[in-house]
Amino acid sequence: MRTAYRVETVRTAERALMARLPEGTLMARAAAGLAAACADLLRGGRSRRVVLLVGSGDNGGDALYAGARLARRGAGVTAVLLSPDRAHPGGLAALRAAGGRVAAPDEAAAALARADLVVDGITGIGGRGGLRPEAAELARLVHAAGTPVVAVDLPSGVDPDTGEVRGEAVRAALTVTFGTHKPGLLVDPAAEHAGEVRLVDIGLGPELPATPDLTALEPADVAALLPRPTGESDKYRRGVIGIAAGSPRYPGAAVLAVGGALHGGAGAVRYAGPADAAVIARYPETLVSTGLPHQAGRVQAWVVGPGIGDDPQARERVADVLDADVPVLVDADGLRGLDPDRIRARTAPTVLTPHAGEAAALLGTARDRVEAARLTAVRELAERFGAVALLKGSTTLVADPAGGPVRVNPTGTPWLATAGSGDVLSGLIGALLATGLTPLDAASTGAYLHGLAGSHAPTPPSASTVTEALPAVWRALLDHRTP
Ligand SMILES: NC(=O)C1=CN([C@@H]2O[C@H](COP(=O)(O)OP(=O)(O)OC[C@H]3O[C@@H](n4cnc5c(N)ncnc54)[C@H](OP(=O)(O)O)[C@@H]3O)[C@@H](O)[C@H]2O)[C@@H](O)CC1
Ligand SMILES: Nc1ncnc2c1ncn2[C@@H]1O[C@H](COP(=O)(O)OP(=O)(O)O)[C@@H](O)[C@H]1O
Ligand SMILES: [K+]
Repeated sequence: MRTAYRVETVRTAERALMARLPEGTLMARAAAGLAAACADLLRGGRSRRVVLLVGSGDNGGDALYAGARLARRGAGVTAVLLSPDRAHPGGLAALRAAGGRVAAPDEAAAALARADLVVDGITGIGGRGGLRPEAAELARLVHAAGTPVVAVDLPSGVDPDTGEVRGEAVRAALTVTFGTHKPGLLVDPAAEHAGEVRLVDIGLGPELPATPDLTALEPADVAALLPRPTGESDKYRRGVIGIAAGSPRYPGAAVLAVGGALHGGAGAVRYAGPADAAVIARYPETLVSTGLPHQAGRVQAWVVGPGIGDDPQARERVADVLDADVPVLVDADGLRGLDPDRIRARTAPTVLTPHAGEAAALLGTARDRVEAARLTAVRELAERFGAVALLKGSTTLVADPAGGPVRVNPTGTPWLATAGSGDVLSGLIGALLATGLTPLDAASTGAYLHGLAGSHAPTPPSASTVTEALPAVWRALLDHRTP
């Protein structure tokens, strides 16, 4: 499991570690890792020009010490100091001793025009709010120059804890982060500014608490969670998932949700609703019925919502499913006007899977506010509804109403933004729920599989080809191969 910790926790852990080590040890470890990553990009670091953007904190100190190492390996290094009288004194002395140059911000444009690599040491975990005007101007210049950027610890201008970006922020090709990931490195919009993220071990691990703020499943975690039939299994013991999706107007949503459910490891899929003919035509293995969901027979979990529309019959189907004493996933049309008290009063767990627009409606806010502050939104949804909330989009997040770490999905591709792919996801997660996974595990495992299938389907993928890619993704994970 990949983990990320908030700034406050990182600072506490750093203090504890620093107290046991000679002064400067951590910065030396950080700078060594940073310099090695830069040297990789410079392919040896000889006769190459590097510009350091140096703020007045320790983030600038890391950049200066790394710059000194690169200068000693033959690179031409120029440090642009945002506050010349407050730059890290030890780092500055090291850079000068190694033959590095120093420049003021008004010389930055000329230096950047000749640079092969930029090292962004303006702010790290000490950065707060949007970049101040002078720093923002530097970030704009770097972006305009198009030179590859290595960010020190975090891209300057992003919020380390929430992933929010207010105004201008540095866009890095690579971020070299120290000790642990920070939530902002894994959550958009900040994650998009971070580029590839490389973690440098500075010995912080033993000082960090057992419970992180954010986690991301890795292939071995998912492989361990995937349900596997055993010799004792039969189709009912494996779990039966019920799908209440589709309408005369949107029969395809039913077909796609059933398709996702057939690839979620359950023993059988029941379908209840008016798209029975379309479902059976595409998936003859489905057990179909046309009445209300509770008349369809026993299931271990329900999915309700994709393509059901917004008429009284749709409301009746949602109410019927919410009365069931089994885990329920509510998606798409099922989320319209959902009453938090009704969800909180349920006797079994509920999973909500909104995209940003649906989440905004549920929270009574604007879509762009949800997209700007995804972590806050997903936590608020889980808390308000007493449900596991999965917020879809450029970063998919899953929050548990009991609190604890939010899970960020590490797989996926923007190609998944294609009509109906959310319907596949809801069926897939529903089936995983029916097999007995906890709602948090079912939602995060489903998102993981769905994201990988999106990347493996032929480009450009459609919701149907994402479904078809699921078996290969399962197989690879069960075989412990990197899919
Ligand atoms: N502690 C450790 O063990 C280790 C820490 N390490 C490194 O230290 C980093 C943390 O260093 P830090 O605490 O000095 O803060 P840092 O990120 O440099 O930022 C503070 C500076 O930024 C400025 N500033 C703030 N907001 C701003 C804005 N919006 N726009 C513009 N400027 C802004 C602020 O200005 P001031 O408010 O003081 O005027 C101040 O000068 C950490 O990320 C890692 O790289 C590693 O060496 C490993 C060991
Ligand atoms: N920019 C993006 N990057 C990665 N995945 C995305 C992006 N936009 C959407 N997705 C994913 O695509 C799927 C779309 O689901 P949804 O919005 O419900 O669409 P639909 O209702 O058409 O099925 C979700 O899994 C979502 O996480
Ligand atoms: K930085």
